[in-house]
Amino acid sequence: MIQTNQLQYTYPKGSTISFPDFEISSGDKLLILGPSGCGKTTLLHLLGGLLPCTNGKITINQKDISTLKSKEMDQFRGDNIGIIFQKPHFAQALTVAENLAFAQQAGGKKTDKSRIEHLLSKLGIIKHKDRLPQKMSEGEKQRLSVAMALINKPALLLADEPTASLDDHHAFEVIHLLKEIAAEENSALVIVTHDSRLKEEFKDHILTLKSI
Ligand SMILES: Nc1ncnc2c1ncn2[C@@H]1O[C@H](COP(=O)(O)OP(=O)(O)OP(=O)(O)O)[C@@H](O)[C@H]1O
Repeated sequence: MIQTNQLQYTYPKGSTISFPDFEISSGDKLLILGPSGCGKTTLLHLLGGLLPCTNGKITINQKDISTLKSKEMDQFRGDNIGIIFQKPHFAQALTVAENLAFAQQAGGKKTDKSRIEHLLSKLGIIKHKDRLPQKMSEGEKQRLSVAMALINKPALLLADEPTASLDDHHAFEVIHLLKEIAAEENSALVIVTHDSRLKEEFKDHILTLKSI
């Protein structure tokens, strides 16, 4: 489903970071663990096609994404990739359901109310459907960002530090939900984090990055 090969990124100021190769199949999961500043967010942005890799190759669903032009990448991402960012982004003037409908349209899909309601129920935030995101707690906003990432049934789900600032109970709850929904939808799940509490949840599906 996704494979990386000799991936490198050079920042505008000139420092280069190299990443180990890895491969994940559909429905499989990988925890990318490493200390602050080791390049986790950079790697996630490369995998999501938000940054172009300087060297090497990322293949997603048999497509080498480094060959895609910016607009083609946007289209490819809309069709194949869901991203849960460290800080959620919502349209504040739209309700929760409208945000999700907007994400469906942005992904070139028609509004599918039953998909929206299914995800909101699954994530335990259906009561917020017709409310504005700013009325939600931080934990609920995080669940909404999970729904936003999953709305178009991505083959690849990327999550950047989804448990940062959550206590043990909520951290494991979010991880269980991500694993459950990814497995249910046969999405490959990649989480980047410094949160070593998650090791026990991923056991032999862990890639450790070293400090640079
Ligand atoms: N635009 C940039 N220009 C130069 N260096 C950068 C840039 N963005 C990030 N870096 C550096 O590259 C390294 C990796 O950054 P990155 O944000 O990917 O790390 P991270 O592992 O996600 O860190 P954290 O866990 O603290 O979010 C860091 O040393 C950072 O200072």
